[in-house]
Amino acid sequence: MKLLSAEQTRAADAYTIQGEGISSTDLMERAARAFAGWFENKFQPSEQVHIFCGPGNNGGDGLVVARLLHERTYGVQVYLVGEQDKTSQDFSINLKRLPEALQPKHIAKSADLPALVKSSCVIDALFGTGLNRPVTGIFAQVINMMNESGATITSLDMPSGLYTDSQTPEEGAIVQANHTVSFELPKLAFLLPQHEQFVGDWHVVPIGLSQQFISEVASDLYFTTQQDVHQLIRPRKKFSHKGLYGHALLLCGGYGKIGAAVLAARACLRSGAGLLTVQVPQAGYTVLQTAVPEAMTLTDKHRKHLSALPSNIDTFDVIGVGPGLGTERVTKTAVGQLLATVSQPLVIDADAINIVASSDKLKAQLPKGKVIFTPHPKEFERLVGKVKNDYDRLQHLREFCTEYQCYVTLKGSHTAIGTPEGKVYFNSTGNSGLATGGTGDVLTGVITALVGQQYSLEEACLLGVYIHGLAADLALSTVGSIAMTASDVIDHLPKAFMHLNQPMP
Ligand SMILES: NC(=O)C1=CN([C@@H]2O[C@H](COP(=O)(O)OP(=O)(O)OC[C@H]3O[C@@H](n4cnc5c(N)ncnc54)[C@H](O)[C@@H]3O)[C@@H](O)[C@H]2O)[C@@H](O)CC1
Ligand SMILES: Nc1ncnc2c1ncn2[C@@H]1O[C@H](COP(=O)(O)OP(=O)(O)O)[C@@H](O)[C@H]1O
Ligand SMILES: [K+]
Repeated sequence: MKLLSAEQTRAADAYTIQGEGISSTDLMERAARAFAGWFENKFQPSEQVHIFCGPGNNGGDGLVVARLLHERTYGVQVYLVGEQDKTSQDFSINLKRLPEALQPKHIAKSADLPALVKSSCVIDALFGTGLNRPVTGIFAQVINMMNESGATITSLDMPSGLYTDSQTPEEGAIVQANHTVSFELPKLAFLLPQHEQFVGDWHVVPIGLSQQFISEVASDLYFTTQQDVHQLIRPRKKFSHKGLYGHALLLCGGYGKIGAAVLAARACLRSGAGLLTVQVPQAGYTVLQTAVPEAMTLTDKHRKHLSALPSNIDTFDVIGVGPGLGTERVTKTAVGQLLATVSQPLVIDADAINIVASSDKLKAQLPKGKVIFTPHPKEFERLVGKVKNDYDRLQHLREFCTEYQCYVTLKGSHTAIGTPEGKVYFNSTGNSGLATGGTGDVLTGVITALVGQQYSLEEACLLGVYIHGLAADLALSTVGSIAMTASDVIDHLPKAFMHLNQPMP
């Protein structure tokens, strides 16, 4: 699905209102109803709910939510924050519709601030997508008071004070929500690690925004859903044979890190590779043959490190390189040779990324349209230089992918996949159980297998990252997030593929 900017969200709003011939208050009612539906499932009517409303339509939504929750027997206290002379039209209409029993309190100065306690239940409806400057003054005081109270805060559409799609200036106060309930589509800000403390758990509720508008609007930001990847996966044909599913080569493992090769190899085989050859240094031969009997093993002439490419390198359909490799001089030379000579697609991870990053000459040799890099944020910085914040990182991602005409899966909680056209796809699966050594090696194996099966490089990134996260999500119910290991992720790849191979409900 696409991600829209604040401006595009406003346009989607206007298009829907016009297309359906409804009023903007009708859409506000719909949005508030969707929010209240979520809220009712989460919080008991015995709660006293404190709703803080700003002057715009976000505050307007808050007023409608107040009315709806009052009808549903919640105790509600409404606070109108700031001067009341510049409120939006829909805010004013809904203020008039507020039942008499709900006498709002005004907060214009510090003396008006209420005393919230830890057990308070708060709805933050100060600002949404219309925020156009950092929050200061009385609004900031309200936000600081909410944050310091320790109350359970649910933000309506956006945590107030947080910019929807650009870096929030440092001087602005921002609500630290426990939950953020947003409309129709997730917002870019929700997907960035630097915003975790503000956004909390986020949820999206549908409000019937025009699907036509959303499908036609130009956006190069996407959020990968199960439906998106379900369309990509290709079931096997009855008369197919192993030759049709690619012969993958993995150049992985060094002394003390042969396990990385084992993990990548097992993941590659569990992701449908027709044939797999793994080249390891001599020290890894017995390990590989024992741990992964399905893989063919080539041994490097070096005892501890990769030092040369296999002589039959042309026979492979895809080459995955990097996990556990080390950055010895001999290995650097071999990676240089790989970039300069091979014509197959390459999946470049870990130390192979570090080697490429260390040399502008190697970067210049990257074959166009043939490379997938799978860096974690540190490795990415080695490639592009220090980044200032998560938006800057995204900008670098786009620029690197377009300059080198490559794909990058920038790993993290919502792994961001950059393409040579400058598109970015955020992944929706995975959990903190993946924050453990070796899970990146698994991802290299998965993506290498998919490229070998003739998925396009973009498809292999989208599908591979999604499946890898889904396997971890499925592993949660048996091993939980604390005990999860990279091997658990491999063990759940079969379930993940089966899950995706089923018809969508
Ligand atoms: N398309 C959608 O998704 C829908 C959005 N709706 C709601 O409408 C909201 C957007 O409403 P608006 O465009 O009125 O914007 P907001 O209500 O987010 O804020 C705009 C108001 O706040 C003022 N303001 C902005 N930054 C400020 C600051 N730092 N300090 C003090 N005042 C500031 C502006 O001058 C304006 O009066 C959404 O977040 C959502 O809650 C719904 O009502 C309907 C459907
Ligand atoms: N908190 C998290 N939530 C979801 N996924 C995570 C989280 N932390 C790490 N991951 C995923 O785990 C993998 C870690 O890869 P990497 O850092 O290369 O590990 P290693 O090099 O040890 O194999 C990536 O796919 C990343 O997206
Ligand atoms: K809000």
